[in-house]
Amino acid sequence: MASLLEAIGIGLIGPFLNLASYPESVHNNAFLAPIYKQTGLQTARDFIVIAGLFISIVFCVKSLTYFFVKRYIYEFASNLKAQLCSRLMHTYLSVPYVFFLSKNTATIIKNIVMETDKVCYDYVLPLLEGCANTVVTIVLILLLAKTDLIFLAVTSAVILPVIIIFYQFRKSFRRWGEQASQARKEMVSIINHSLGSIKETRIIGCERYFESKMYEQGRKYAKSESLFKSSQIIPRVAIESILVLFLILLVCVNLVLFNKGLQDILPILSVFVITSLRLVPSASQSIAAISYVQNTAYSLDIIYKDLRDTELYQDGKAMKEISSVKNFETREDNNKIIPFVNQVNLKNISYSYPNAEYSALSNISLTLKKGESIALIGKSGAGKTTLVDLILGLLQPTSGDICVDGTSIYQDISSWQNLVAYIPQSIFLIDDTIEKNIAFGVPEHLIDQKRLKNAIEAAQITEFINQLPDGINTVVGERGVRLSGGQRQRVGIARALYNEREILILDEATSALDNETEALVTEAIRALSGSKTMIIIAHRLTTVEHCDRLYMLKEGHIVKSGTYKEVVLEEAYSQA
Ligand SMILES: Nc1ncnc2c1ncn2[C@@H]1O[C@H](COP(=O)(O)OP(=O)(O)OP(=O)(O)O)[C@@H](O)[C@H]1O
Repeated sequence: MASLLEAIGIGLIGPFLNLASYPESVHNNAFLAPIYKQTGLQTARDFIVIAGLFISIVFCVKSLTYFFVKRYIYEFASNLKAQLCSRLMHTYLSVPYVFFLSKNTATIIKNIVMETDKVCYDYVLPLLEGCANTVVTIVLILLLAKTDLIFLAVTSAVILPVIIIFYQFRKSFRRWGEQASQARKEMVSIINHSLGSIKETRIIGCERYFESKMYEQGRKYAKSESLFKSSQIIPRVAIESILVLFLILLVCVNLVLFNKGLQDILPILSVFVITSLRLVPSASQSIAAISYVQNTAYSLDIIYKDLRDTELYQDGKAMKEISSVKNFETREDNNKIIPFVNQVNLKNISYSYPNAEYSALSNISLTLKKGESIALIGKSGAGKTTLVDLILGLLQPTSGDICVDGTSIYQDISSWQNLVAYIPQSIFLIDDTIEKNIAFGVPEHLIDQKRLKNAIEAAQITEFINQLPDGINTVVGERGVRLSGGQRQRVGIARALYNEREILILDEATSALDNETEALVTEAIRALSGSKTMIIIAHRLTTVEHCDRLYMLKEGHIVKSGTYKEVVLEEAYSQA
């Protein structure tokens, strides 16, 4: 619509200038004469003034329409960006954990933040603008055809070869897009690695290494982007130059061969100049849109592939044995908790990582009674973390089942996950207050102060929080840098307790701590035994002394189970 108005507006200028040059044409022009009569105006001069006013109004309407249409297009692209970002975020948060075993977080960050930008602003936007410009180009060419067929021939002779030549570069446009995308991924990765472990970076002194890596990727990005961006100028420059040459040729030929002055060819010339002024940007932008579509095809493929892969997971195709992955609703959607009265049974659980040659776990069977604490021990690589990931429902067993009072957790994995809390080895604290870190993911107005207080007391951090000037409102810094390791661990325990889950799973929660801090954390955990059902992984056997049963893992098998005395002391005795 805007494009049409624009073309019509431009198309009216030529006839108007013609009319102004030859006012008498109002009487003998087949189109103008009846209109002139209808208006009842006395002189041709009045008619020209009214026609001028009319054209001005058409131009104003065109400009306003142009503005609103452009605004709509930008809004459309920006809203699409917001939708794509949140859809991808949902996708990555919903996809089974196994997806992340082969995915780099730098790729995920790049996809959500950067590739969506490319798709919306460098694919959708140029495509929409390209369509609008194609309409303008076609209408203007038709106008030219009406004015003079030679102009049409010249314009086509200029535009068509430019389109054909430009199209030949489509593979280069795509390659440059792919190279830029790879460089973006590497740049995010370098930031993650260097700043994510800033302590090691500083102490090892490898800042220059990361700087040079960043420079290298920056150069790669700059090269592919500058090649692509500069290629965009070619259509405009080519069309513009050839049209100007033609214009000069036209004036010269008329002057020298036909002895016609500028005055004689002014109406035709004005249409040609004005049309060309609009035609050059329209045609070149339409052609450039082709290259943008090619250049961003790689980004579009990436987003499409990730969304499609997730659909596959949702269809359960990637998970052949257990169909529970169909359940992709978020935890807020599902507050159901699987009833747990007596015991949890792991029945002949086996697990192999994708593409792994050996099973990480084979035929694991164990029982966890309500209120009991069990410990998983064993050397590094024995399979403790894998077993915990299976119990957490993050990984799906290759065979076997996990049942709560006889009901398989895979019937509704979310209602099982609503029963368990997880305290990882390294607690991930957000750069916010202690309160927000404990009530993790809970909107501020929904934080339950009583539960918060109980969690703080049970995790034995009341004293430490009271010593802080801002108390519970103290901001802990990124990943909790302003807290000690033991304080971070206990904030992690408080976080798990805030959610009032029946089963607590602790993954080597004390392995990184000194003896004194370990004692504090162990005491906090020990105080919970009896009131909570617990599964603890520990390297330091002293921390699991209080557990009801210990399971010793070796190469993915349970090789021994029993009390602390039976498993640890007797083993030590037999080895002595
Ligand atoms: N993502 C993975 N892909 C392939 N194999 C893996 C993967 N993660 C772990 N493994 C393998 O599975 C086995 C068990 O690993 P797991 O992490 O469960 O051991 P662990 O007992 O927790 O060790 P640690 O005490 O050192 O954490 C190991 O042989 C390990 O190499």
